Amino acid sequence: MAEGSKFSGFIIGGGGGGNIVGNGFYDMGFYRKLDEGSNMSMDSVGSLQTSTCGGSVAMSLENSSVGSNNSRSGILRHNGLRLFPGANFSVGHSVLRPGRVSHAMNEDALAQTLMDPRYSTESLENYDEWTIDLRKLNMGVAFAQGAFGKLYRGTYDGEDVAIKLLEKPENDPERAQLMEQQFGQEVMMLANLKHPNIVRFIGACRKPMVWCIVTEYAKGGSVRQFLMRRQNRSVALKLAVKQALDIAKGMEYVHGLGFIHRDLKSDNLLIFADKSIKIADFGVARIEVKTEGMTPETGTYRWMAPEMIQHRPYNQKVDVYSFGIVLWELITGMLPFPNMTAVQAAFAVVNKGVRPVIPQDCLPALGEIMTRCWDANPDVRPSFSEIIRMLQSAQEEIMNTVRKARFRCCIQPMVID
Ligand SMILES: Nc1ncnc2c1ncn2[C@@H]1O[C@H](COP(=O)(O)OP(=O)(O)OP(=O)(O)O)[C@@H](O)[C@H]1O
Repeated sequence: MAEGSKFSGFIIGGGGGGNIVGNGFYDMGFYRKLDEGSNMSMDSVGSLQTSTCGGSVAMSLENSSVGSNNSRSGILRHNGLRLFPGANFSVGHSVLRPGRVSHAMNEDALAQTLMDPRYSTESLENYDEWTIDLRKLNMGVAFAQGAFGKLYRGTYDGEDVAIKLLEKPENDPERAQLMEQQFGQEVMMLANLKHPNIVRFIGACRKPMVWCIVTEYAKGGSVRQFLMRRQNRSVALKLAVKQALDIAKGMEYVHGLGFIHRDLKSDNLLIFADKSIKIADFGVARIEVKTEGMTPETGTYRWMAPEMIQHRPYNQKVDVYSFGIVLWELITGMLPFPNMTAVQAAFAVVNKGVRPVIPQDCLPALGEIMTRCWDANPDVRPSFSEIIRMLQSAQEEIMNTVRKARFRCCIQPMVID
């Protein structure tokens, strides 16, 4: 791997975990902590090293406790906030996002700072019409921790919403700039994306020390949380294909506008009450640069295309690769590369061409979609329009099989007197 040494220095995320609190929508359960605790690095020829002391890269690996969204505590106004202690965390924080946000302010203070009328609301520049009216916002409990910010439940003008709060780091201008860039990026993307399979943007607010992004709230949480609550049992094939189609349709729209998501993974796919899926987290999405490709890496290793891991130029096809991994997750119900750390998975994908194992009983048409999506050569990967066609034909095949089976059951043996 020519550019393997560039692995050096990236913090993947922090540890931590939380208890699961059921939201009453899907089963409750406890999630096993994956314990990806060793430090690793890849040297310039791409070999994987574990390290316990200086010299090698210190990567704090993916944190892995996942809970579900909490709905037991009521929605609270900013006075006298009560926050739920067991916030949940996603399986893999994205590379190059600021590590786990360590808040200088505690959760109450952070939320109160947002709501405090003494701190003036700043301009969202070109997106001022999206500035929320804080009088209509009721802050609820914290329910998830991303690499970039903390998620709270709440209501806006009576509607259930998710509120992402980002605390501006006071003594770290570099980090503040990165977070500011991601905040601006996410607002810009969300304001421009309107599709049934993209999470709906409600608005944002910028104060001197805290920024917030408000979106519609997904009652079912993320696909990863959902699969974990099911203890990695897959869902019914028909539903899995329907959900894969939702994602592909959302992504076809995103690509049609010339954007790349760059962090498509089951943590960023939200399940709504009708079981439909919407794509979220556009904090690292970018406009595709056609001429020379794009080099800054982002995303999360388990779902990341090899060219992105290797810092080679890349295009929209990195999202197709990630989609192939997500499709495998939907079909199998499992975490990709479950017996490897994220860094080991990245190494195996790049240097050994390893991919998730397609189960023997998988519908061949679906297996073919996965294999094409995660091809090492981005040009061989299909577009999302093609993926939609392939999934629709797989859906037809599944329906026909079900119809035939039902028909066979219904035929009564003829009685001849
Ligand atoms: N609208 C929503 N409704 C319900 N849950 C949500 C919503 N938005 C985000 N979440 C949950 O919060 C988690 C973190 O959110 P998000 O990905 O936006 O944060 P982030 O800081 O950008 O994190 P990361 O870099 O880890 O992806 C998601 O994985 C998902 O489980």
